[in-house]
Amino acid sequence: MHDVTEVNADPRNSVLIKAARGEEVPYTPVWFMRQAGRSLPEYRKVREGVGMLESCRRPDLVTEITLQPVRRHDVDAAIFFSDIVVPLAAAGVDLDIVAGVGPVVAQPFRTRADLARLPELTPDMVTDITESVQLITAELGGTPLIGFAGAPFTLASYLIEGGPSKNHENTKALMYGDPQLWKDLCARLAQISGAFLRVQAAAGASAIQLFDSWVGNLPLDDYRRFVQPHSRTALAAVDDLPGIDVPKIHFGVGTGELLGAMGEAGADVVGVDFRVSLDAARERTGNQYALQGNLDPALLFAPWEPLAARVDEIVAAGRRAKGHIFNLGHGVLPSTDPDVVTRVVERVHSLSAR
Ligand SMILES: Cc1c2[nH]c(c1CCC(=O)O)Cc1[nH]c(c(CCC(=O)O)c1C)Cc1[nH]c(c(CCC(=O)O)c1C)Cc1[nH]c(c(C)c1CCC(=O)O)C2
Repeated sequence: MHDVTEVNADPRNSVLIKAARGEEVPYTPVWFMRQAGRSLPEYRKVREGVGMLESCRRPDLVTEITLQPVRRHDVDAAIFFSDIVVPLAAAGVDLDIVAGVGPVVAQPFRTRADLARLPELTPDMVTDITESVQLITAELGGTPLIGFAGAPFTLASYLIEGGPSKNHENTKALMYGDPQLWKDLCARLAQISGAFLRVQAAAGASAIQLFDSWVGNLPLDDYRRFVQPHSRTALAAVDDLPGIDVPKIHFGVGTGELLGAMGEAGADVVGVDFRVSLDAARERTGNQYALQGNLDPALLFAPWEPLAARVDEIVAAGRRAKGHIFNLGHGVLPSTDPDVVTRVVERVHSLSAR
């Protein structure tokens, strides 16, 4: 269907980048959040004995792991192998990524004094990221690399809670209880997040995605007041790179009520989770953005017939949108059969985009 080995092809003219811009494409491009990682035996093999954070800072490993799902599944984009907390660690925050748990912060952030532990991120703190992106894009040829960062709210949640959280109670207590400290913390996080995106775009990433995974826990008014300005700053960080124009994807989980506001934060593509249909998402955002999504990752465990029917429905709904990038509604679950993922890619590619 498409040739990933085409060395001279320009990723800026790839099907995925065109779809992100709402341009005509021959078929619907597809990639998967968490396409790299534990669902792949080749990933588990190269990660043996190497900690998660360490693996994100070794350009040889980052390159290999980023390319693995592209080779195996023939997806239309690579996503940079890293984690949303990598720039925080690079800026000096004492944290770890614990297997089966997620990011854990040694000393949670709760007071104004804690801001001193969060310096701005400068490119010299992440020269390895520049190197990794350059190595990956040299290998990818015409296939685009998506760079990413965590959005200020989701990063703040990990810093304030000290780790993963169901209810985000400490985060909300700080947000509502000390709005000025919340604002100052998020302004710093927007700088860090934006700088991380900017480094990746400058080094050759063809698109970027801002993950605000947990912001669906806020009502719309509070999103607009406490979050949107900071996410806008992070997304805008890639706007003024000379000669570089990367489409911007903005995604969160359970964000059905926030989709319009997340688009307004400066996105070209709004990521939709599996709780809202693409038709509803298109209506809620006034068909102003390309959409990305939204197969339920759990459906990859269902028999092929209902799975294929749902894939077809999503591609059909995508045809009614300004543009569509097929993806899951959240990341690939670690116990997913990778052959099913490959089969979904083949199915999406077999259907025409219009
Ligand atoms: C919230 C969030 C995090 N990290 C990320 C998000 C936003 C996306 C989302 O909503 O899922 C983003 C992320 N993390 C990782 C990627 C890599 C690229 C890809 O999507 O293929 C991306 C895009 C690698 C990873 N990040 C992590 C792993 C698993 C670690 C391992 O393989 O040992 C991977 C491959 C660890 C991590 N890091 C985080 C979590 C929740 C976990 C999972 C904990 C676990 O279940 O073990 C924080």
